[in-house]
Amino acid sequence: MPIAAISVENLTKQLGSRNVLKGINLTIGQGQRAALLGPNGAGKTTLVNILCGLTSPDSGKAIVAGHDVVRQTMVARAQIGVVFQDSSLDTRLSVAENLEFHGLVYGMSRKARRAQIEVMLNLVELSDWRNTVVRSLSGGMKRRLEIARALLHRPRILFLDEPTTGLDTQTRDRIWHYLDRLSRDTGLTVLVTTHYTEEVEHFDQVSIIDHGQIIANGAPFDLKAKHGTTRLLVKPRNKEAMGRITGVWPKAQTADNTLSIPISKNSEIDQFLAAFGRDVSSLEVESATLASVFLSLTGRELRDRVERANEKGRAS
Ligand SMILES: Nc1ncnc2c1ncn2[C@@H]1O[C@H](COP(=O)(O)OP(=O)(O)OP(=O)(O)O)[C@@H](O)[C@H]1O
Repeated sequence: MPIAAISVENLTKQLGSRNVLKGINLTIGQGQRAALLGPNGAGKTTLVNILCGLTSPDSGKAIVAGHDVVRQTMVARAQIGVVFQDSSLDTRLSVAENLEFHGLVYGMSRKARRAQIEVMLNLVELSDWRNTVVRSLSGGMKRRLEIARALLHRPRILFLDEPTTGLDTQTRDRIWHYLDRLSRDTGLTVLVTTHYTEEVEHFDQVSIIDHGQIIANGAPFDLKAKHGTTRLLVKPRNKEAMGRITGVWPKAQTADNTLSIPISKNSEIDQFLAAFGRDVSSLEVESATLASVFLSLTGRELRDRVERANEKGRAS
């Protein structure tokens, strides 16, 4: 593992009567793209708020870019950029004015501000919108501007809390494209919180967080090899065929007339076809995903399919 950009030891935090973080240990190397993956309420935002110096932990230690976030909060803050879950842009100001203001707050010289605003507007493809008032931008453009603003003062670490919630697929892809390029070209460390498993499949490190605890941590490939489940997705020809298959494979789950059958080795596909080939109108093999890792670790879906469908609807 490269030198640590973020190092967290035994971090705990109680909010109200709830133990929101229950002893978090986490190390993220410099230049890594890392994700905190977990359902709503798992404690992701609370952990990011502590790492950004916005909330203090009850116990434990967090070092960000070599600085203790409790004892050296301001020095640590200068090294990080944050994109919060809820937009914090000034919607009455223009795109460029929002960036200018951020540069002033971070004590950047006029020359540095001017140069960096150009670089960032270019990166997020908002150069032609520099004089537009923020309230008239689309949701995706606002999010891109927030990323530009978070990066303006050249932080070494970028935190993004649910950066793509509510955005359409094309905008989400675009955002990941910028971040991948930055991380590759500048060695920026990126820590994202999300519950979209498919967005972090290509990350260097994924930490799965549930009920305030990290329950698994590693490269997506390793997590899937260790905890993931490969499934056969089978459409039976008719009700009788469905009954015959579920009689033999009681673990099969049914949704939309499709049976989802967990398998542990490839030879089970041949066994299945030998026994039920004639009962099946289509068959697909679904490789292990990070969603299946979460399911096998917790017995729960990471997020509700209905919720996802609603978000897609809102975004379009
Ligand atoms: N000020 C507070 N007082 C009491 N409980 C709180 C407070 N802030 C958050 N919580 C609770 O702490 C838990 C963790 O919240 P947190 O926002 O860190 O989760 P999360 O994983 O980021 O989820 P989400 O994506 O919904 O924000 C939640 O159950 C939340 O209701």
